[in-house]
Amino acid sequence: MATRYDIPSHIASVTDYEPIARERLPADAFAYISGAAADELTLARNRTAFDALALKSRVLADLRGGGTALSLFGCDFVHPILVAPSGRHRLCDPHGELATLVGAGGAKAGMVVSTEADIRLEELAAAATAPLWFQLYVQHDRAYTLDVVRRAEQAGYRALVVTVDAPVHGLRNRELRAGYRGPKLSEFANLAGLHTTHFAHADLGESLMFGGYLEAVPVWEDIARLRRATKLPLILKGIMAPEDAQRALELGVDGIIVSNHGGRVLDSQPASIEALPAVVREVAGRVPVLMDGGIRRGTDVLKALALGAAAVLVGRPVLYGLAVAGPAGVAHVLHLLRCELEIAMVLTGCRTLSDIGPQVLWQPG
Ligand SMILES: Cc1cc2nc3c(=O)[nH]c(=O)nc-3n(C[C@H](O)[C@H](O)[C@H](O)COP(=O)(O)O)c2cc1C
Ligand SMILES: CCCCCCC(=O)C(=O)O
Repeated sequence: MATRYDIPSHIASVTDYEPIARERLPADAFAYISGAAADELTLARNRTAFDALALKSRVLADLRGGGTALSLFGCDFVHPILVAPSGRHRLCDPHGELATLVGAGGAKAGMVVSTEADIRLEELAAAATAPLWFQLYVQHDRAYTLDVVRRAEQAGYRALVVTVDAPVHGLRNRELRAGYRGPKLSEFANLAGLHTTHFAHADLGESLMFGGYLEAVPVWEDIARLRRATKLPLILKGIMAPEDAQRALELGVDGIIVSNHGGRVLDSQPASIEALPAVVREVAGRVPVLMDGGIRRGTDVLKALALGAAAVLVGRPVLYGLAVAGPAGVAHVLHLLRCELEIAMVLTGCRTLSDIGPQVLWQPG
């Protein structure tokens, strides 16, 4: 008899999970997870940009003794594929992020826990078997925000990932059409007791953004303050412009994640993989640059590493795996990506991650 956590036997690749998740999840929850901002141009472009990159196969290389291990911000990983931060895992599994954690641990993948997780960050840290990083949304109440940072430090999180690309919620048209309603901020497990004062709301004839809401959204000074406030490695997530990468480095950040938030905030941005090379050039090896957005194949991981990413994060596929088969689904998604990456490395003549460079990309002519 099939159980809730059985992996459907016909699943051959990560993308096979999505249609099954669509069948199993309520329509509004699926819209929240799968959807993006406005016309979802960036969501689509995150995929088409990967597809447009071709690989150059190499033959007969002796690759014995190779592997995919790496070290990042003091954490050792056996492969460069991490779980991206995302909120509300209980929509997919009754055990929420605890189930994701078990799956990530099984696949020996690092995981970034979202501020908007359904389980308290302390409970997750206590259950972790692999390094955990904490994703921070700077709240309007800065003292409360600092308290969350202290909790993450005390719980043993190994890095702080500050998401900087969402000072305001994206225009989630698909969510609206499906009738999705998220919880209030203070209803999230990690934000209990938070008082929110500024909502993005405008009566007819009033300004939405310029009538008070911006008084409390994070600015560069907040990053400077966080830098002074914590000894944890500080990583900014959501950088697309080289100018912003430069500013982040001046403030002493330890890492950058090139990301357009899976197309969920500002529509009409380029794909993350398109933005990656210029950021990597600007950073010039001073700190690790990671990326996310559109990773669905091991070949995508290889392409991202070829363009200078140290590691990648995966968002929606992990949630689809969780919705379909709980921890086993999460582990399977991550395992498939890792296996596909290893096969792609062998076929492009790369023994270790440091062998992966622009030479694996097909250059016309
Ligand atoms: C349902 C969902 C919730 C998300 N929640 C967060 C979040 O709480 N914090 C954050 O920094 N990014 C969040 N993201 C963005 C992801 O971290 C990541 O940038 C994006 O999903 C990568 O694109 P992909 O889904 O194509 O892999 C969320 C993404 C999804 C799909
Ligand atoms: C104003 C910040 C909204 C972020 C919402 C959570 C998230 O990151 C996502 O759904 O994506």
